[in-house]
Amino acid sequence: MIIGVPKEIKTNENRVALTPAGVKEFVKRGHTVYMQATAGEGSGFTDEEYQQAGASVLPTIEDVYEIAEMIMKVKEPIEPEYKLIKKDQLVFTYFHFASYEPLTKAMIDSQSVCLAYETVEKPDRSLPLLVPMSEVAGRMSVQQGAKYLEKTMKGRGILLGGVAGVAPAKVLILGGGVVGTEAAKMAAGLGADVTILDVNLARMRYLEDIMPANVNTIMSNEYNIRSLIQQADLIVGAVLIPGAKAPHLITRDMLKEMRPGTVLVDVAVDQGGCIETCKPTTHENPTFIIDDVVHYCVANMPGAVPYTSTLALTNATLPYALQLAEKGWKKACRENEELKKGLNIIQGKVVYQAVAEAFDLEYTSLEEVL
Ligand SMILES: NC(=O)C1=CN([C@@H]2O[C@H](COP(=O)(O)OP(=O)(O)OC[C@H]3O[C@@H](n4cnc5c(N)ncnc54)[C@H](O)[C@@H]3O)[C@@H](O)[C@H]2O)C=CC1
Ligand SMILES: CC(=O)C(=O)O
Ligand SMILES: [Mg+2]
Repeated sequence: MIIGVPKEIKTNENRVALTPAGVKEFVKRGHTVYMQATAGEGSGFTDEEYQQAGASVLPTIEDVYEIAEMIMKVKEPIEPEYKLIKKDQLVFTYFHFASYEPLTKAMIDSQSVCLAYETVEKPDRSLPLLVPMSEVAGRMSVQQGAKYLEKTMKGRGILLGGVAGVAPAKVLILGGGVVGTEAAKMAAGLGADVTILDVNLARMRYLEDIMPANVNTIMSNEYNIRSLIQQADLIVGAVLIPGAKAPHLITRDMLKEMRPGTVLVDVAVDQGGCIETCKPTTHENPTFIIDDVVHYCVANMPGAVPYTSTLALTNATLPYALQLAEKGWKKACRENEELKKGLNIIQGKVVYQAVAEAFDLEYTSLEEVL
């Protein structure tokens, strides 16, 4: 198969979908890899390293899209990329369709095959291609939260861990999955008073067992959320209903019940956000303020630490990508239930129920297409 890896064009997105080690694995199996020039630069990989591993380097993004049967990317395609995607081309990347209708419509129109990292799913319902980036974003959410709690950053001016004789900050985490767990570990390690809200009792039992004493779990419902936000210093949004738009657990009117300088880090922003007032922001301009509450809503948080994130992401994606290259998307998805769940749009048909529901589009069952 011919694999193409374009350079990411989202602002401050420095990850790349393939490392030189990954190129070598494709080439060893007889596939051809085209890298866009400088695609790996932000993650510390030079064009020469890719060439030594067996890739060819093409000068422009147009060249890469033109030649490739499978495009491997990191972030969802953005507007200038829509027109580059070709009929029948396989695009393997994050899409987060349910949060953005124009992208969904553009990919339907492109007649391409869209296999979304974030909905590839294991039998235990875990999401192997989302997990590594959720680990990064969860850990980063507390780093960023601590920074924006500083007075000069418009936060309350509270130190997460407090000091002797002074109480630590209160950190509230909505959703105790991968992002929530990693955020809790970091916040707890810094000495904060941490509460995780979830709706899954089995998950909360597990968290109670493994977390240190300064982390507690509470059932997620409107009553508890309204009460806890009044005392919270940092709130991390980390809920997910796979493939679907995130539920708004914190609504506009609730901001008035928070203290001035409270910081909200809505990691779930890539699925539309679980805080109603969150709108996607960028690393260049990560925050905005509503009702004296600081909102941090960067939709590609791992992009800021590409040395870690590119390796973590490609460790997880490569085995799946190799199967796609070996067998073609149809056979690979027929034979691998995990990959099959990643199919969202196939040649104009929406085959992922939650995406069809998000925009009232016709849903086609996978069985009809595969
Ligand atoms: N902004 C960014 O750069 C990044 C964003 N993400 C996003 O973070 C979000 C969370 O991802 P993961 O932690 O991997 O998901 P996950 O599936 O591991 O965890 C989600 C948790 O939310 C819980 N939940 C569902 N409904 C809830 C409710 N009403 N109240 C409280 N909890 C509820 C679930 O029970 C589950 O434990 C996703 O939208 C993901 O795409 C992930 C990586 C990077
Ligand atoms: C998951 C995601 O959206 C990211 O890593 O940017
Ligand atoms: Mg406890």
